[in-house]
Amino acid sequence: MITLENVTKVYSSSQGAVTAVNDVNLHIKEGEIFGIIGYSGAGKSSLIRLLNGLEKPTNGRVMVAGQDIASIKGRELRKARQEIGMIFQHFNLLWSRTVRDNIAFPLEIAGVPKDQRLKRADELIQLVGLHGRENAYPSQLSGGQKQRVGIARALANNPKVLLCDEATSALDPQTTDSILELLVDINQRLGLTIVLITHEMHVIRKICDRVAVMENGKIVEEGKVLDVFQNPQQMITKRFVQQITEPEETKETIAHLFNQYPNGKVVQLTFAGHATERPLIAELIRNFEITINILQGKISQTHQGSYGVLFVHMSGTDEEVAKALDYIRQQQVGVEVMTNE
Ligand SMILES: Nc1ncnc2c1ncn2[C@@H]1O[C@H](COP(=O)(O)OP(=O)(O)OP(=O)(O)O)[C@@H](O)[C@H]1O
Repeated sequence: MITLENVTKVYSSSQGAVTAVNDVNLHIKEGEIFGIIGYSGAGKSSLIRLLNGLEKPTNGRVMVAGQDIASIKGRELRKARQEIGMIFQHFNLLWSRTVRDNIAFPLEIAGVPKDQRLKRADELIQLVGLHGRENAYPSQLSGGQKQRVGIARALANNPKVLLCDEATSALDPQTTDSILELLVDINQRLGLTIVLITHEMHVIRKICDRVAVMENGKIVEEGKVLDVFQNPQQMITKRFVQQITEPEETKETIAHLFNQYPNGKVVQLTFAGHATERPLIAELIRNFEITINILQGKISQTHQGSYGVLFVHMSGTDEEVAKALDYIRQQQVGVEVMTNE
């Protein structure tokens, strides 16, 4: 559905040239929810603007829904853009128009007759759960409701792709979850391909099938969400995964334990899929001459299954602890022996 080939975007500014997107190759499949995560300045917004033709690449090719977005112009580009809906962090609604008229606005631009566009707007109002609010103005809506209007408006022209630019960053956690659930619902009902950019791993965990990590204009890591969670390769990816798995106090707890128990090992275990449901600790205690103290644990749900992290303190003879660690590895559970640094 979307292919980027060797895409580079260089801006020229008063401070010189800035390479915002640096030789990016990406393939996003039809119907998937694809997340791009990165810190501020990584180049995410530039990348998303290249996808809807708001920016032209300095080099490379951008194909969206069968169209070479960078090389088309005028009427052809406007038509191609109708296949690409977009929602924004700050909603970008028209404040003087009602919910219904905001949603119907793209249809007005596309020259759809009034009765048809109002009918379509009412269908979309139902789809995004805004029934009863059609005559309200944006200022009378909550943040979550505003984003629902944004989503309905983005879907007005029946796009094939929905681009989400930090779409939940201005919302509280509960509202974020309800908007993410709506995006999954739309993805499943309409078969829409969704590309979202975010700096929050929670968003990726909750709804994405695959994720790309962006740093300094490059995609430094890419894969299925559960695989990336279980086995992050780059330092930056590990930091993003820690947003979910490792509460702030973990480091303090571990430092405290190193002082309290100079002997034994503090071990981080990571589980994915079915491994999260096994009685591993009971098996270890039963089969090896060791003691285990559970320090901290958490299981998170991703779009593709569970992912869990458990911090334990193990003590016993070096030989028994080594045997127990081998046993854990054989159960497809990740093992990392923590060091006191
Ligand atoms: N129009 C522009 N002109 C000059 N430089 C730009 C322009 N747009 C972005 N940049 C620069 O390109 C780099 C990437 O910016 P971009 O906005 O794409 O990153 P981002 O990951 O979306 O970050 P943020 O979430 O803060 O917007 C930054 O160094 C930024 O200053």
